[in-house]
Amino acid sequence: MDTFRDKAGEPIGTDIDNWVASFTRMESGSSELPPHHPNCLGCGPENPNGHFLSVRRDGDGVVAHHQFDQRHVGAPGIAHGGAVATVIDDLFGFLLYSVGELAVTRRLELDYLAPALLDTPYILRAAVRSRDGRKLDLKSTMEDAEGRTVITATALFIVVEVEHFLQSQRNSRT
Ligand SMILES: CCCCCCCCCCCCCC(=O)SCCNC(=O)CCNC(=O)[C@H](O)C(C)(C)COP(=O)(O)OP(=O)(O)OC[C@H]1O[C@@H](n2cnc3c(N)ncnc32)[C@H](O)[C@@H]1OP(=O)(O)O
Repeated sequence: MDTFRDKAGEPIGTDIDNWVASFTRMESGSSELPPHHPNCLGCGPENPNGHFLSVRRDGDGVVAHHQFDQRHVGAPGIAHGGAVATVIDDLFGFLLYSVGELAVTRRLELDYLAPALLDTPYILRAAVRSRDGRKLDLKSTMEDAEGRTVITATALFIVVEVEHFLQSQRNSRT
């Protein structure tokens, strides 16, 4: 496993070191993809306030089956738009296992074509549309069990170095 160093060549902090080192490019094999972090709001298995998103590879893209629940209510019976955006943003993050590089969301755009209902099964898909240098153009859809499209989304992710996360950790007040 590589040792990650900052731009000055110094060994990086243990938390980020372990976090980054836990990622490996996954070209093929097991279709089930690991969470980004145990406490990730989208997919972390240890975050009681999270979505517990479970994602697997699907051809060149990724797929997830998901239900929103009472923790995600916006209007009665309907998932909050921000909760839906959280899940889609996180789903996009799983594409990075195939890209094989770290990246972060620069722009996220959702079209809410119909209400995302609570306790209702949805299938979400995402794929990389194109890449231009550090810019990843991503797309996603969320469909109901009858195949009706409820959400379409696009995102611009920017490939970053480990230093991006080190800097953020240094600047964080937590
Ligand atoms: C190995 C596998 C790993 C897998 C797991 C990973 C874990 C990840 C977990 C994921 C969890 C889920 C995800 C999350 O929650 S990620 C967390 C939420 N996101 C962030 O915190 C990101 C905050 N933003 C930044 O830090 C900076 O802005 C970044 C680093 C993104 C870019 O700042 P930087 O200074 O470096 O870049 P730049 O400003 O020169 O811009 C770069 C390029 O982009 C072009 N541009 C900009 N805006 C737009 C626009 N709207 N339309 C079209 N183009 C646009 C721009 O012109 C330029 O193009 P070009 O001039 O180069 O051609």
